[in-house]
Amino acid sequence: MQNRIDINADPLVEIRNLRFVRGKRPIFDGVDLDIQRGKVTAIMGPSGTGKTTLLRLIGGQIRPHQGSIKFCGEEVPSLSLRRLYQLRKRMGMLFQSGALLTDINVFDNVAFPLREHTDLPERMVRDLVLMKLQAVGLRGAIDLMPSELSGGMARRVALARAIALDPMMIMYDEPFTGQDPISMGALVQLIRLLNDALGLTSVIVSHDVKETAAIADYIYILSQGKVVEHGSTEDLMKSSSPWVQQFMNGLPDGPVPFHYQAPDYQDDLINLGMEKE
Ligand SMILES: Nc1ncnc2c1ncn2[C@@H]1O[C@H](COP(=O)(O)OP(=O)(O)OP(=O)(O)O)[C@@H](O)[C@H]1O
Repeated sequence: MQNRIDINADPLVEIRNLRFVRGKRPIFDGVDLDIQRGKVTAIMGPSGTGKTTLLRLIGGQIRPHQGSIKFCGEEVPSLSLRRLYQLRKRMGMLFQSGALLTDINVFDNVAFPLREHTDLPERMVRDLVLMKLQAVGLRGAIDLMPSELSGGMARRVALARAIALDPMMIMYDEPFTGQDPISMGALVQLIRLLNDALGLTSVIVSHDVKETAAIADYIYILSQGKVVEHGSTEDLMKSSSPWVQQFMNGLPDGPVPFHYQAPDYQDDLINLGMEKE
């Protein structure tokens, strides 16, 4: 398949010195990260590191406390609501919880963003819906209700809906969760195939290291507010870095701490004893 990547082009998403805090806890503390056009980029890291938060920052749903987040050269946190709305049409999102609307059929679910965001005549909406469902292999399921779909099929219909408006980029949050090995294999291939065939840029947040590494061109590993490693999938696979080793191989011991950030244990016990007295 023809590869449309222009490696000299600016990154589609450019993040610099990102700082984002929840309460007193810094979720991101000086993160630099690029999403290259045409590529599949994976964001990995231990649970609670802020991977979903990062996607929400890129999508402009939340704002950083410091730093720059550019999409297509535009500073996302500074955009007006109207411009942000337009920009979001160019970003497809497939969230794990991004359920289909249960009281309308597959056709109407995929047609939903087209009817919502465009003035296209119904005839053209129909052609586009058929095209998107064909791309995910579910044209035959057009009349089914969401309750009649398997989990894997529902995820693929959600994918057809996410590409309905021909976005430039699609962000997947845990796309493989809850899938049996066969649907997982199909989804993995589909994400890569759609990326290349539609000239998309894809960002995947996932804990499924093997599946994600199989289709990612580039991987970022986040931990404790920082990018701890990044590189091409090939290079990371060969890396002896303890972060990479621990994360890629799911090792319990390594630089990633088991405990959520907490006050000193001794101090906590002493304080607890004093409170009881
Ligand atoms: N709305 C919120 N209010 C307060 N804290 C939040 C909120 N959403 C997330 N957090 C906190 O921010 C941190 C990052 O959460 P996030 O969901 O981005 O992590 P994650 O890396 O995607 O986790 P996982 O891999 O488990 O899905 C977590 O410590 C979480 O407790």
